[in-house]
Amino acid sequence: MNLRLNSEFGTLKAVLMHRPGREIDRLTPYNVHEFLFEDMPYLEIMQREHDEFRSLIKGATGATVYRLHELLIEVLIDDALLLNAFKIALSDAKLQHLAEDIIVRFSTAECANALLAGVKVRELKRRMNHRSLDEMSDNEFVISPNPNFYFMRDAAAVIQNGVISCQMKHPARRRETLALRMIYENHPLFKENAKIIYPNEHTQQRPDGTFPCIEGGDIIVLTDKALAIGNSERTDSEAIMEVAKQVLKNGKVERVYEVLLPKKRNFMHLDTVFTIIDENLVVTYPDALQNVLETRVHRKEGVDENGNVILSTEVLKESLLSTLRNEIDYLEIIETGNGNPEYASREQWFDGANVFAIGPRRVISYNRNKYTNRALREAGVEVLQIPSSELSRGLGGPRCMTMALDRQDFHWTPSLSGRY
Ligand SMILES: NC(=[NH2+])NCCC[C@H](N)C(=O)O
Repeated sequence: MNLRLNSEFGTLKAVLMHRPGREIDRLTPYNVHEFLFEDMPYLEIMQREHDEFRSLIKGATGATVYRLHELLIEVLIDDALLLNAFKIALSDAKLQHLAEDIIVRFSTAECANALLAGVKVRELKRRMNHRSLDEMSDNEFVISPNPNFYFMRDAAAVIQNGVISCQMKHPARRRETLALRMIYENHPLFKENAKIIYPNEHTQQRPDGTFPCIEGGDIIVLTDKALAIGNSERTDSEAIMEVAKQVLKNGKVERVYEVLLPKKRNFMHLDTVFTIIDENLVVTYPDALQNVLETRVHRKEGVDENGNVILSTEVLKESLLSTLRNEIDYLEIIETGNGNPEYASREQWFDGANVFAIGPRRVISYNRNKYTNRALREAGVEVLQIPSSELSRGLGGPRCMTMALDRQDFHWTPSLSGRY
């Protein structure tokens, strides 16, 4: 697999997804917010909705849909990887020393489930005894769950020249990155081609050992020559600059836009604000076009004596709309809510702008976003709908739930490339 993408809408060839599982049933009214949910989804319905999404992708494109759970089992067969994954997962509860005792008792599939859905003290006590467990309450997590894993977009991103291994802002999502990285680096399907461009040997670690944060939802391949990254609640400027240096290195990508988003929940990621669904077509939340008034453009100025890219940065004090129009000529904008302000905000909240492009002007969208879907159809877009009453409760949409791995290389129309 190529693991490089020159567009967000070339016909889809391969995608990675995660069918929500038992980790969702770990949510309670007391922990939903800590786990970045708005509510507790009804798992069985959610799974049905997700199954429909997956079948639709396969049926409409013939693309291969890889399942995280299966890939995880395939890499955990390696004892050293398994042990390491458990030591890390147990470290929050300071129980790393139990890792070996646990994995000898569990099948590989149980290990994968434990890493995804977490393990409580009382569940582990059924399988083994240990002094450290007696000191804890039965309801505590020995391994915490990953209920956001179905938002496959965020923990890694494939862009023009490689893979970004994302560094998540919230502790509740940090283990997602480790699991994905383990898959990219070790699974035979990926390991030959996964060129991880961030973090790299130049990335400065913070005193607590973490790297500057960047999340996949903030990363959008705008054109073959331009990448947009949101500087958001979740993504730090330092990470954007580091990614920019790597992406601009070989000269094929010429501009990295750092889009300054308001640090608010409904602007959580750049892809909650807009997505691009053809060379000259974006769908966006109209308020964002007014609220985003500064964008930085990073370009390659030269290289230093060690071969590292030196960036030049231009600050654009203009709306996101003007920036996009300057990058893409004859750009058409579709607004969430189809011009109605109440529906614009309601539908943006439920990720109306977060459609998943399976081909140029072919998207998968939540059925609840009626007005946005109508606007898309009026613009000649093929809109395939999926049910959304439970999937939407985690505050993410179809794009968030997919990590595109491979698309047909897109042939760009020269007359549409803008002034930049
Ligand atoms: N790409 C996205 N917009 N992802 C949405 C992620 C939602 C998730 N509950 C979080 O807060 O992290």
